Amino acid sequence: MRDVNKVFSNGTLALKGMSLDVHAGEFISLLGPSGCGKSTALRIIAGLGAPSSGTVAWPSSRINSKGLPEGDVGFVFQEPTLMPWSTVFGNVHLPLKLAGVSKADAADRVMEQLRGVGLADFAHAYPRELSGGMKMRVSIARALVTQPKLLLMDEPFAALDEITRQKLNDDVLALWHRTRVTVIFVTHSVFESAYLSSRIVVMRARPGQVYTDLPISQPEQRDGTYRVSEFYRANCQTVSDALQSAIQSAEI
Ligand SMILES: Nc1ncnc2c1ncn2[C@@H]1O[C@H](COP(=O)(O)OP(=O)(O)OP(=O)(O)O)[C@@H](O)[C@H]1O
Repeated sequence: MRDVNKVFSNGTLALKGMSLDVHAGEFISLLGPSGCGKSTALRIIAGLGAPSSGTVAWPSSRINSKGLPEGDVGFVFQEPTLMPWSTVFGNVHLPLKLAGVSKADAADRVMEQLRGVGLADFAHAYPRELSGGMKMRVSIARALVTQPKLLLMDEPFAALDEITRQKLNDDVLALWHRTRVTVIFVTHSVFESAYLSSRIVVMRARPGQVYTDLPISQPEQRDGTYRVSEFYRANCQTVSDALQSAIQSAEI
């Protein structure tokens, strides 16, 4: 993103001069107070909203008519947004169906993603039969079924209980290690961002912009032991200090 400004039709300046370079294989968290423009930035990257000025540039040669790399972006929203009338298989098949791939031809890819999120045995279940965490796993499988290079996640676990959230954090890390997909993850949580990220972009509000960009050094193996380690505590402290300072810097 280069010098991106976003002004909504009601006059709200949601982003001011936001620039961000994202490198292949990174796990970036966008962290900041409510209203600092995290979701707006993510939606602009996804092509779900246009910048008022500035540019979003892609290295890919497969740019479509909307200026986005074809099939290279997956999006996971805070709500799982599953079709209640369709099975788990049908929901994960959807992006391929929209791309014209039949159920039979898509079966292997759908099942591979369901195995990846531990839901292969639930392919024929309906969303109403699943827990909140399982629904979110289906949503992640659906985002990955087109094998995107970039996975955008907008507070995907905010509505889940702490235990499920920690489990899904571990699952997303395992998935990131396995696929090496580039992830941009929006969160309000210092602890979640410090656990997951290779880099944390702290944003400030009024106007929404990047406040600071923190590389996070992480052990390869992150688990329950890491969660109670001094290393993790120190990372949380660094991130928390940066967030506090971003909040204090906001123009009142
Ligand atoms: N469609 C819209 N029309 C007008 N204003 C909007 C619109 N969407 C967002 N905004 C405003 O733009 C600013 C940034 O909103 P955004 O949702 O991107 O922030 P956020 O950091 O993701 O917030 P939260 O953490 O609470 O989800 C806010 O002031 C919000 O009220």
